[in-house]
Amino acid sequence: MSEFDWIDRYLRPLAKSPGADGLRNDVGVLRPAGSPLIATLDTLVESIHFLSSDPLDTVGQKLLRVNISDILCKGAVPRDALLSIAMPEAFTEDQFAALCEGLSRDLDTWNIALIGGDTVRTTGPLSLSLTLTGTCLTESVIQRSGAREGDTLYVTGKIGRGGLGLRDAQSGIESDHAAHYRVPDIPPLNIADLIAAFATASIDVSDGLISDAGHIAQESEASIQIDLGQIPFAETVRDAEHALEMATSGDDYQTLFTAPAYDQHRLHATAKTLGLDVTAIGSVCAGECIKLSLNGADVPVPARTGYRH
Ligand SMILES: Nc1ncnc2c1ncn2[C@@H]1O[C@H](COP(=O)(O)OP(=O)(O)O)[C@@H](O)[C@H]1O
Ligand SMILES: Cc1ncc(C[n+]2csc(CCOP(=O)(O)OP(=O)(O)O)c2C)c(N)n1
Ligand SMILES: [Mg+2]
Repeated sequence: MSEFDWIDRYLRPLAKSPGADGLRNDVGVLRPAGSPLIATLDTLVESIHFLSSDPLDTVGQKLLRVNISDILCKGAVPRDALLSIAMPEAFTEDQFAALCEGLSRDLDTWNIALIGGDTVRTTGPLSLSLTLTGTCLTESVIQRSGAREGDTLYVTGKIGRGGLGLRDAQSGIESDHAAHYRVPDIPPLNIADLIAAFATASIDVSDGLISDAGHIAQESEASIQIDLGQIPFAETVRDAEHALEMATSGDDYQTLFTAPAYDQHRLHATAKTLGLDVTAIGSVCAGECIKLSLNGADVPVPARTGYRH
C-alpha cells in the first residue's frame, strides 16, 4: 500500500469537518470565528521530545496536547489542525495506525477539526508537527507582556511531573508521572474561561516553570518573585535543590499566568466553581528579573532555568 492509501484509511476518517473536504483539496478551510483567531505550531522529534519506546498512540496524544496547552493559556478554545508527519523508511502501517488512533482520541476529546497536512518519508527520526488554531474568548489576545506591578502569579495543576516522568520512563518504571510524560495532563477546556476573565499575561509551562516565568518577566519588563514553597510540586519538597529541579525540568504543559491582586478572591471562587486547580505562587514587582525564595530565605536563581535546546 502507498502513503496515499494510508492517508485514505487512517487520516481521512479523522478529517470530519466540512472545511477538510475529506482531504480532497489542496487547502483546508478554517472554521469561521467571530473573535481573534490565533495559531500555534509545535513539533515532536523522536529521542528529543519522546522516547523510541513510547507507544505511538501516546505520541499522537502528546502532539495534540503540547499545542492545545499553547491555545488554552491564551484564554482561547482550540479549533482546526494541520498535521505534518515525517516518518522513517521502516515505519509500518501498524505504527501509522497506532499514531492515528491516539490522534483520533484527542481530536474527539477536544473537538478539534483535522483539516489537512502532509505525509513524507525521512532518513531521520520520526518527526511530527501540528499547527493548531484557536478562538480567543477575549476581544484582544492575552500576551506574555501584560504583567503589571502588584499582580499575583498563578499556576494550574502540578509542577515537576514531566521531569520525574521522563526519569521513570527511561528506567522502565510505569508511574503516574511516566504516564504524564507520555500524555501530558493539561488543564481542562474551561481554563480558557478563567484566563479570559482574569489574566493580564500568560504562557504555558513547556521548558520549565522558572524559564517560562522569565519570559513573562522579560516581555512585561517587570520582576517576578516566586515563593518555591507555594508551588504545587509533584513531590514533597526536600530542599531548595529538589524544588529547583522540579521547577526547571519542563514538560508540564500547565498554564502560568498573572492577574491583578485585587481579583484574587473572585479568581479563586471562579476557579472553584469551574472545578479548576489554580495556586498563587508569587507576585509581580518592579525590576526585570526572577527572584526566588523558600521558607522566607532568598534562593539564588540557577544558571539553567529550563530545558536547553
Ligand atoms: N521556525 C520558526 N518560524 C517562525 N516563528 C517561530 C519559529 N520558531 C519559533 N517561532 C516563534 O517564536 C516564539 C517562541 O517560540 P517557542 O519558544 O517555541 O514558544 P512556545 O513555547 O510557545 O512553543 C513563538 O512566537 C513562535 O511562534
Ligand atoms: C527523550 C526526551 N528527552 C528530554 C525531554 C525534555 N524536553 C524535551 S523538549 C522540552 C521542552 C519543550 O519542548 P520545546 O520544543 O521547547 O517546546 P516549546 O517550548 O516550543 O513548546 C523538554 C522539557 C523529553 N521530553 N524527552
Ligand atoms: Mg514552540
